[in-house]
Amino acid sequence: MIRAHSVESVRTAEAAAMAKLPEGELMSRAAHGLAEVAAARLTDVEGTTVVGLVGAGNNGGDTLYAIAQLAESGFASAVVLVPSAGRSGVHAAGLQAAESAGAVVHVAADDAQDAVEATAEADLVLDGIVGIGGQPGLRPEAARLVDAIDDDAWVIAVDLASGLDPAGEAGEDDAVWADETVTFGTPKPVHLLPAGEAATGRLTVVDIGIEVDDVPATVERLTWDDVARMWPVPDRGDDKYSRGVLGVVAGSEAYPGAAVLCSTAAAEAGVGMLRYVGTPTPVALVHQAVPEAVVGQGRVQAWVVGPGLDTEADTAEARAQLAAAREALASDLPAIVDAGGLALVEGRRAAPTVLTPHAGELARLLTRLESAPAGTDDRTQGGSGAAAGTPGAGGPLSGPADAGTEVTAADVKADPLRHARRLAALTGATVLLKGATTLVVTEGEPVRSQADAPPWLATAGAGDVLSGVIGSLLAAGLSPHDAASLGALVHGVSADRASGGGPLRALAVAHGIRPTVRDLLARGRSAPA
Ligand SMILES: NC(=O)C1=CN([C@@H]2O[C@H](COP(=O)(O)OP(=O)(O)OC[C@H]3O[C@@H](n4cnc5c(N)ncnc54)[C@H](O)[C@@H]3O)[C@@H](O)[C@H]2O)[C@@H](O)CC1
Ligand SMILES: Nc1ncnc2c1ncn2[C@@H]1O[C@H](COP(=O)(O)OP(=O)(O)O)[C@@H](O)[C@H]1O
Ligand SMILES: [K+]
Repeated sequence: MIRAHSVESVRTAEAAAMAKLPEGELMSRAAHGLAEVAAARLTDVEGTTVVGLVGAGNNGGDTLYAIAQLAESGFASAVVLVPSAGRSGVHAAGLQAAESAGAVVHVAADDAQDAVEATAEADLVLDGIVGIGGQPGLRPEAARLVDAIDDDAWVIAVDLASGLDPAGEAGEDDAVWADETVTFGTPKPVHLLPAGEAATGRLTVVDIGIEVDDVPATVERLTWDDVARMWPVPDRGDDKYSRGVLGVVAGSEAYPGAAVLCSTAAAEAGVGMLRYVGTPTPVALVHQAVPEAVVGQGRVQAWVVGPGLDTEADTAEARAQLAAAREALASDLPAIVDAGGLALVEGRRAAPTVLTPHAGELARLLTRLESAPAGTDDRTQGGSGAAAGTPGAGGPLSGPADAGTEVTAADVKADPLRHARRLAALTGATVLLKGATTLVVTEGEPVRSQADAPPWLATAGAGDVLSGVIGSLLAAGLSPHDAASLGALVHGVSADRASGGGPLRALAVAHGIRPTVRDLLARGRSAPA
């Protein structure tokens, strides 16, 4: 698992480490690690010239010492001092080290054109304008230099791409676009969140000896090695019931394929048993595609509610299916609610719940729930009255200051984390917000952020597959947070393997789940303890 820590936690851990070390030792370690990566990349890109863009803080200090090391190694090295105060505005000892090692110094405040030209000439640029002390955005003098970076230059962000919000909360267009980020001690939230991930590029963490293992993370990312640790593996004492029975209320006459995709994925994920509830066309298709499935209601350990569900259909069979969906939501069993099922969500469920909207669905759900008149929330699902709610918990759909205004998909895409948090607070559920980076938000837990899939996964039916995988994990007893994030990881890896760089169809992702899990489990068995 990759764990990212808040700026505050990093500063605390750095202070603790510094108290035990000679002065300047942490910066020296950071600069040394940075210079090693930079030297390797210069060799990779067959470059000779490196420029460090140096800001006023310690991020600039790291960069100056790294440039000193690169100059000593024989690379044509220069620094561009960004602050308006010029030489006196940067880390003094670092500047001295860089100059003594032979680096050429350009002062933007003295000769802006010269600074731009020096920046434009570099094969490799170290962005040391700001690090974790930075405000989002670039000041004009910095932006001018960043604009001058050659398109072919390899850009290494020092600690984080300058201009980004270190916390990864605020989106920022005005930032350095790095090929690679070399960070120190531990990743920062911005490296793993949608607001900063693309501008971060490849992430390398340099160990500088700060201790964060016992410090709670702000953002986490599951990796391949977590699968063997987390995936429910049956043992000799298990039977199909003890492994978990999943009920699937999905598909409709309008969207029968969703039932096939969801059920196929659940079977591929190795669910103990699958009960399918639907209307005649998807029932026939599920029978054919997933002979393992049992049709009709019965005892289950968890529910998938909603992929391909048509809440407007008005036939007797559709009404019966809808009643089953409402009953599942009103039950005290874990449920993952997707697509059509989201329209049935009225508020909090007491039972473990995963909601899996894409941006448009999240926007609609937030708008509807936040505009519900206060006091009308009976905390039941779909009005069956059967009741598994927690009346009054947190106040009915009360919540954020911006409650009651219409939320659009564009709002969600511009600030996905905040909106996912809003829905999690409102419903008490785990919210899995889909996208190139999938966010899994549960109140009181570090955000999980998964980015395992290629853009080819943006294809119809991919979400139905995801819901089947997550459902099988819920049925096996995983928490909503683990089921959603582990499901997203395996779904993304399966997509990546099935794509192999080319087009993808959702059914191929579903059929890839079984070999993907098998290989990731095998990897865990062969990994050193
Ligand atoms: N604290 C430590 O012991 C260590 C810190 N390290 C480095 O130190 C960095 C943090 O250093 P600082 O706290 O000095 O902060 P930064 O170097 O991130 O930047 C703070 C300075 O930049 C200016 N600034 C803020 N936002 C700006 C913007 N948008 N445009 C232009 N200038 C802006 C501020 O006025 C301030 O002078 C880390 O990111 C890391 O690179 C490493 O050397 C490891 C050890
Ligand atoms: N640009 C992207 N890169 C990688 N994965 C993506 C991208 N866009 C969407 N996805 C993933 O594709 C899936 C789409 O699901 P969804 O929108 O529910 O589709 P459907 O409803 O058609 O099944 C989700 O798992 C989502 O995270
Ligand atoms: K930086």
